[in-house]
Amino acid sequence: MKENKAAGKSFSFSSCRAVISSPAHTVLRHHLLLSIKLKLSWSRCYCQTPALLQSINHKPPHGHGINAQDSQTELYISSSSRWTELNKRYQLSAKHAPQTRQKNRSFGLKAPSFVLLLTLRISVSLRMSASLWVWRLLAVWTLLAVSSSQRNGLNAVDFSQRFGNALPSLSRPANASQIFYGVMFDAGSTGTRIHVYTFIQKEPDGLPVLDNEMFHSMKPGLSAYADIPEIAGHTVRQLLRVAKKTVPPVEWKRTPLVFRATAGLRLLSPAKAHALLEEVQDVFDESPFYVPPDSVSIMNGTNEGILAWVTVNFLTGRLNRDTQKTVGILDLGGGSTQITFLPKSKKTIESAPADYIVRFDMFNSTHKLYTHSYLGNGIKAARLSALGALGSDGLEKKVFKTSCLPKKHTGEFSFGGFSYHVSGVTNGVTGFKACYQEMLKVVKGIINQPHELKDSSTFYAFSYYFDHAVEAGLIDESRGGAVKIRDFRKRAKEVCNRPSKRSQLNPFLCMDLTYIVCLLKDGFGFKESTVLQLTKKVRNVETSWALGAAIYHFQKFRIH
Ligand SMILES: Nc1ccn([C@@H]2O[C@H](COP(=O)(O)OP(=O)(O)O)[C@@H](O)[C@H]2O)c(=O)n1
Repeated sequence: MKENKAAGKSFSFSSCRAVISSPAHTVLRHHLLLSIKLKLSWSRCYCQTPALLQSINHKPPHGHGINAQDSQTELYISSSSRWTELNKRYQLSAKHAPQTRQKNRSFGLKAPSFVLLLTLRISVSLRMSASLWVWRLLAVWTLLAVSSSQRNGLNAVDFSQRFGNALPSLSRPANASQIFYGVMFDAGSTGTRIHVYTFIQKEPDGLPVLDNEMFHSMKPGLSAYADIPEIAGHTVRQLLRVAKKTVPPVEWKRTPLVFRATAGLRLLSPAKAHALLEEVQDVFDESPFYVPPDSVSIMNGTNEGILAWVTVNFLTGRLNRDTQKTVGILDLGGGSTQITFLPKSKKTIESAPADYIVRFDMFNSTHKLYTHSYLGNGIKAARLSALGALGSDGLEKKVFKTSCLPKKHTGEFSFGGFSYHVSGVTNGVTGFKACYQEMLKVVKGIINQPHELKDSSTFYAFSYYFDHAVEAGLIDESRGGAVKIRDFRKRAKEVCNRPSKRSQLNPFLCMDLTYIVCLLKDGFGFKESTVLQLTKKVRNVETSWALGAAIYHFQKFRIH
């Protein structure tokens, strides 16, 4: 019983009362869920929510952003069924039980809440006395909650202790003895993603290895639900299904859930961002997983840059060797863009703004990294900036014109829950040169130029750098590849000056490619001959800050 309490699963009359008197929106949310459970159609539940319908109808890029209801999702998830076999070999001692945060909600809330709604529905339809039904319900609820709290009596594991100073490496050892999991949510401005990592600890003090990653994403980003935060909770709940299918049920109580939001939520008002985070926290608290303290938050840009650098250097096997041989990273999101590298020249450190140089402790040594996240310089935010649409109101009546779109083009695009009408300039100049001048306004005087980028250096670039290089036909989607900045410029020029089928498919390709060239050359100050290594996955793991964040969470290395 003591263990159950420590895991925040104790049930009391007062917590039951608190739930019953909870705000109307909570009841509404459970009502929606109940409707789904009762297999009412999506359109009946959510037809008033265009953003959600958009997410349902969205065609995912590169086969990743599959809607959780899509049958492909099931196939993707089912490839993880080997957990049962792995789990047989897994033994963790109970002494690793962590200090779990006390939840203000009882475990097993979801099932009783369905009972509540079902009961209320029946009581209304049978015209029975409401108070009689509430008392009956309390009894049923108490029984259900107590029984579910007894069923789930496992203790969670503190991973920060288990990892110690060990550096995980990526491999598939034959005789794995201990398997554990970590779940990381990446809530970006253009989508929400879940990464379920499987680690294996062969020896208690040895190196854990990253065995597997399950990845899934949903669009649009949570900021699109700023005015309907309940839907954000629903998105996270959908994605949690991947964790439930990947992690064996016996491991749920010791598998940590961590949620980090980036530019999308940074760009919202604190009150709206808070409401979204609260919804996510509620979903986490209802879940059967381990919810560590500070599991739901907005990550700062510095950490976003450093953790992506950790991911890439870890996956390419550079972290545990000579750190002077690390590679830099370039991440281009929808709302923000990050650059991180280990400076080789003193001049870079001396001439950089003070907060761009960050000390970072890992494996008993301190590294000085150059890192910065530019909020508002993500590719979608840059579109808005160039169009002069940032912060604009009366959007329904406005048409934003740009020389980056084909002359006769009229259309719209959505970002952060808003739709913008756009068109080409019918009587003005269009093409690469004119477009470049528009994009220059978004980077000039805003992006710092680190001294040493004028020399040759190795950078890995991913996210929208990768997506647009694929779209422009510069790299193969499955293999990625090395691309010179000069190649990006040449292709941008072709796309802008000679509209083709490709630009008909994506009228924004000229604008986006031009922005990429402008950001790299006139923003960061790279030479045209600089080669970027464009990568979506390294050794089948997503290149993003998420793995770095999982390692950070487990290792507790210091960023200061
Ligand atoms: N694991 C991930 C995460 C993001 N991405 C891509 O990164 C781009 C945008 O990232 P984002 O919406 O998180 O951007 P920010 O909100 O951080 O600016 C999209 O192209 C995503 O598909 C990815 O390829 N793999």
